[in-house]
Amino acid sequence: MSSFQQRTLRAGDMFSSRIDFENAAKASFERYGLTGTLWRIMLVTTFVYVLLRVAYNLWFHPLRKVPGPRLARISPLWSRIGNYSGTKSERIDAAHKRYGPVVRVSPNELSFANPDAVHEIYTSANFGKEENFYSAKIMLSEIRMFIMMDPEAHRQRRKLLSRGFAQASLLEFEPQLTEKIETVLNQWSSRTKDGSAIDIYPWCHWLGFDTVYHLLFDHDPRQVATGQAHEVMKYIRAWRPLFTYREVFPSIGKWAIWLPGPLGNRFRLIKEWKAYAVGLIRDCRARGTKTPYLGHALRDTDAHLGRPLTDSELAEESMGGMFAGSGTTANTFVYICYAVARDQEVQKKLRKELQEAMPDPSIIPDYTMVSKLPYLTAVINETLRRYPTVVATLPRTAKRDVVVQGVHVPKGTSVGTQNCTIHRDPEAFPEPMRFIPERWLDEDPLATKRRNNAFVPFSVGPRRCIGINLAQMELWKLTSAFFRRFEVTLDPSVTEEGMRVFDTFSAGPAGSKLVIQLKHLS
Ligand code: HEM
Repeated sequence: MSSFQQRTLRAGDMFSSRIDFENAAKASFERYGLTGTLWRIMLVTTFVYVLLRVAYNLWFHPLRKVPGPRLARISPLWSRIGNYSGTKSERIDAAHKRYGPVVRVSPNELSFANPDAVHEIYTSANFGKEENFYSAKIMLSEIRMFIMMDPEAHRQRRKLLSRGFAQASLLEFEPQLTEKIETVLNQWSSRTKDGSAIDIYPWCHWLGFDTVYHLLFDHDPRQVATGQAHEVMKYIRAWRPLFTYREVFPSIGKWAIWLPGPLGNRFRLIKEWKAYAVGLIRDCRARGTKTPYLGHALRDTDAHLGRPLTDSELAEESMGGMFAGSGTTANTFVYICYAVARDQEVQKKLRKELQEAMPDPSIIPDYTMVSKLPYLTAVINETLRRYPTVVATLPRTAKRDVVVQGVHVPKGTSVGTQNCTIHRDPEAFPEPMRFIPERWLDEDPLATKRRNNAFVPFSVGPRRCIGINLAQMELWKLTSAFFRRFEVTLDPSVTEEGMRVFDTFSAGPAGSKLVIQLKHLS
């Protein structure tokens, strides 16, 4: 098929009726000097092609016997519809309830609901990251660790960068984190002294960003100290929706920068962000910055490339770190606060444990101490389960023919699981939609085994989260200090819709705010 026919076919997808399509096609053919019989032939060819495709997907495709919504079986449109309303994972979860544990969510994509499938897929060398989905998460031009397809290239890059997030490095960084938590709690305290409510959402994002930025670059952006957003925050906001567009139009990054208006602006902001990040890396080189992250990443060799990373490569790795390391932890804390504030019984139990462990309400505790508190841990785990900030499918492609959960998966098929469904497995988590921290205190061996198997907020296998130690240290320290210092109630303005998990790749509350009232405890 000629490129002209292909263009016409793509245009055809956008028309709701055949008449519109015919008229438009006729007009464009006339513009190109093609009239009469020729345009009719091309139109019929296109129509027949679409029909054949649909027939193939429905009756001849190797996945034809796997159940799923009819539209999903013939077109990727079904799965894409949820992208724009932040409801993709909920739609897939509803499809599992209707069609069973294995659902065809796109002509060539399967979603699995059984927790065992998580381990079968994500720890196996038979699967690699799905190219279209992960390439769309490029920053500007470099293939950074998160989007690497080649396992060996990824292994070596991860080896180079992971020391920055090792537990030993984080224990060294802990005093700086303590100071930031102290600062943010003092800010909230002074701003609510007269009884006013406070929206903690931006503060949580500032704290998350200040922390990861300080850890990586040995520089404190001081957002929580000043109450002012750092310039990078606007870049992060601009980047978030772009990967949804890139998934549909992979080449958009090449030309959208020239578009006028908001879409073009977003791409221009990413270019600015890159320039900022390159400047930051150059500055760190000049200063001889020796954080556990840059100490190695600036000088050591990436064994796969056989050379150290360039400023451009390291800049894009750092942009990824700024994004992945701030919003995820921030939104998790926002949901901890929401879930605990709306259940006063949970809050009382948590407070009792904290008061016994920390007699002084103004203390910011050591991570080692609070990480052992059972009810605190139950509350945080229950939040990561019920409100996972990576909630959607992490798609993988089968590198060869394999069997997953008894289903034959041909080479080239996309497969995945999503925490929105796995974390609601009713055998592991009875009454899954309820927030019940006590479930984590049940020590029955079978219950414990099932829970552990179905609890994967940071994923598993070689591509699991690299920042888990940092996220845990932040969450345990902040949650314990916060609920020891304050009694928390939700402001009447908080609604379920505002707190709905809005699912882009990393999820957060749909309303992007959480307004609460605070009372000082003694
Ligand atoms: C509550 C907080 C967090 C959650 C729930 C979370 C979750 C995840 C998940 C599920 C993945 C796997 C993604 C995939 O396979 O596509 C991932 C990967 C990753 N996370 Fe996190 N994350 C959190 C915090 C952090 C922090 C603080 C950092 C620090 C920079 C970070 C950096 C990364 C990176 C770089 C990857 C890619 C790892 C690789 O491809 O080898 N995350 N995270």
